[in-house]
Amino acid sequence: MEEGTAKERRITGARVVACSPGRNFVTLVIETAGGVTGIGDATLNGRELAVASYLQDHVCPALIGCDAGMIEDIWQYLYRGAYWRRGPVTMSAIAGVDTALWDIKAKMANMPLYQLLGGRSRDRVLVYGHANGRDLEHTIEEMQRYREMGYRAIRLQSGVPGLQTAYGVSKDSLFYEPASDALPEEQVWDTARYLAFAPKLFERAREAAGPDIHLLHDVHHRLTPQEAARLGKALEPYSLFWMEDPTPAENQEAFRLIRQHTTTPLAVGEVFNTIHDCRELIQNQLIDYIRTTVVHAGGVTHLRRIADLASLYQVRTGSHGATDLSPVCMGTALHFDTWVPNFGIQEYMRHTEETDAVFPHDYRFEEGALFCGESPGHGVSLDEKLAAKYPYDPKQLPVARLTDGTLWNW
Ligand SMILES: O=C(O)C(=O)C[C@H](O)[C@H](O)CO
Ligand SMILES: [Mg+2]
Repeated sequence: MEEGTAKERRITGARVVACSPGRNFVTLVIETAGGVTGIGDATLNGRELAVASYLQDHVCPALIGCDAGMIEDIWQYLYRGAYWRRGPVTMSAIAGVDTALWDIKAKMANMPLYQLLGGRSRDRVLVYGHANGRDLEHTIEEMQRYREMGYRAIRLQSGVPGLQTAYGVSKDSLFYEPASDALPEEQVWDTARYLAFAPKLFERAREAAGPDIHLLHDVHHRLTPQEAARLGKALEPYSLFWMEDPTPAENQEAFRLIRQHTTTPLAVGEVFNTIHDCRELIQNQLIDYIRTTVVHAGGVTHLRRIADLASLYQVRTGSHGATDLSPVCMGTALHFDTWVPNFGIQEYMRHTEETDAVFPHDYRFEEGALFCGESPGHGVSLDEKLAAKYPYDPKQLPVARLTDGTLWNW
């Protein structure tokens, strides 16, 4: 049975809302003749207006008159039909459309999205928090704060002695926001100092947390494969849940070297857009967790393909969930996580109160897990009146340079 009549499902409006309630978000709103509206996240941190224009100028006009129920066909139309396939801008735009259409379909079926995907595989979604501090002891204090909040899995990021900045360390420790200036801030990176420090952090953390807390760490693409192999080996005694993005992954083969040297689990994929970015990593079992998300990897339709491929190789999901992925993405991800059989963990960086007010949602955090709600659709809406009070505010991610000025991976 199709939800609604063909007449009711006709798309009558598609528009982009860019707003900045504490940080920038791009949201696509799709309206149907039957009065059901769906929304999708299309935020690409630091490149928001490129996606907004892609949608507004090239995609929205083509959606008018389409049947909102034909999610797969619309996905293929946008992917194949553009001729220029893949890439973060294209795939975030497709994700915005795809998410809004799943929202509409689930609302028309009067079901929470996870029911439409195949129903529950679990009753809660294990999440990890992002504890960070200016130095080792401050990071341990923050880790304890996260434990008190109920988290069972905690990613630790710390300032490194001798370096002014390190990835993942915020000015306000609970809300991490790296996109701070209209032009990229320049930061200095020193691999040797980091490699000398990171194992000490996790030795101390494991001692303080005991064996029952999952500890994670994000290397944020900053090592060479050989350096990553060394770090993975040095961290083995502290049993990490994962080491994330140890080296850039354009060359998927690079992970073979890391894999051959360490049993520390590896997680990759927050910057991936399609199944082709991770196909070799998965098929050669070079990673343990795939971090692709709803918003940057073509929406629910494409993420499901990636998860299904991963499941054949016992690779589990561990979707990106930083603050630059809007509550619309988080709500949708939680329905996906509730369904997906090979779920591993979900990142959960909290949004600010301002953001949450613009995107009312029915997911909630309790005892280290997130629970998606039971309302029809993905359970997240957009308060457009409130959003209008927060106009788009240009901000870009920082860049990193080595101590001699060489541009490095931020
Ligand atoms: O949350 C993470 O794992 C990140 O690496 C966050 C990224 O730096 C952030 O989403 C970039 O916009
Ligand atoms: Mg990361």
